[in-house]
Amino acid sequence: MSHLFNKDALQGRMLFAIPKKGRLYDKCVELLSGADIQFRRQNRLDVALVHNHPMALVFLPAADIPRFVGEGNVDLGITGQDMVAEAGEDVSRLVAEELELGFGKCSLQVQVPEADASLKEPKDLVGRKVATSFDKLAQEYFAQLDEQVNAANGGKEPKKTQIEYVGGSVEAACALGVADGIVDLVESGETMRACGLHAIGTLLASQAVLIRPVTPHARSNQSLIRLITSRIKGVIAASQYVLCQYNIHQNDLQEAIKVTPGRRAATVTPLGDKEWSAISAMVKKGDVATVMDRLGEVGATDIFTLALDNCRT
Ligand SMILES: Nc1ncnc2c1ncn2[C@@H]1O[C@H](COP(=O)(O)OP(=O)(O)OP(=O)(O)O)[C@@H](O)[C@H]1O
Ligand SMILES: O=P(O)(O)OC[C@H]1O[C@H](OP(=O)(O)OP(=O)(O)O)[C@H](O)[C@@H]1O
Ligand SMILES: [Mg+2]
Repeated sequence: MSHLFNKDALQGRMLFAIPKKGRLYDKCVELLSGADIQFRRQNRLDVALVHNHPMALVFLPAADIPRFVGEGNVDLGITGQDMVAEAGEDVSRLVAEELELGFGKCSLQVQVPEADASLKEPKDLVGRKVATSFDKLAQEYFAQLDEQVNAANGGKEPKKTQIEYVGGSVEAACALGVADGIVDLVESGETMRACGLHAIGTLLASQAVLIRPVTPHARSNQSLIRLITSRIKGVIAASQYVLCQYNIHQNDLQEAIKVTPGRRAATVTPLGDKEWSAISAMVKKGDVATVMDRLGEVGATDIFTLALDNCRT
């Protein structure tokens, strides 16, 4: 059997980079399954051949994926927008964001101990120590604050915030005396609160994204890249929308369609009773309850929604 790390095993295959572990991994595997990308990841192997397409999955640290995509080593990748930003301008200008995936949502925030009353806003950390895994973004952010604070001070005793890189468990840094504040990701806020920290500023909001090189590699199988991209878009749209159906009298049709305009347009089907039509339209999951309330108000009857398993838009 040829070894997967043998270059020949990957020859002619489209390469798709997936975070090898962590918060995004399970969601990515779910997405690949929804797009019918079939593979078996062998224990400890970071490459998996796809059985039903000339393609291979490469499992990489989320932080490395922007560079591999930007430099064209792989044709597609999934990572966080935070990772693309942290990779810096030299890399991010080579990376095109194809689609926001709607998971891995979090914000990169400045956090300080709640007990420290001297730290109320990010500027209060100027000249002090900040621990983070996002050292590039934190450097840029605090360099600007340093400048503002020093300018306001008339250039006397200029202060410089010290950014300390830590690889993980950043939230422990203040308690350990390593730093006065941290820059780290927050989703539910549970980690932050459990450590007696609170957020005093936000650097960016992030979610998982499908990315591709701005300039595709000459070897790339463009039609397969388009096919996979469109399948992933379908799975994501299906997870974000439901199909809403109802009956409506002709007199109320225009009002009802304003409530459910659909993605392109609502489907209007005549019923046996000529004064009535059946409508079906895609509705964002988060809007379903208010849309159904509004439809009731404009006279719709037999309103129901159907979950979408998969779709193409
Ligand atoms: N708590 C969270 N909620 C939502 N998304 C998150 C959260 N933490 C991280 N992410 C997203 O997932 C990406 C990868 O982070 P994650 O922590 O899973 O990877 P890692 O740090 O490489 O792995 P690990 O923490 O297991 O060492 C982040 O860049 C961010 O976009
Ligand atoms: O607001 P919350 O919902 O609590 O999520 C935020 C936490 O999630 C991430 O940590 P992760 O689990 O990846 O561990 P790590 O610190 O080892 O990266 C992040 O670094 C925070 O610590
Ligand atoms: Mg982590």
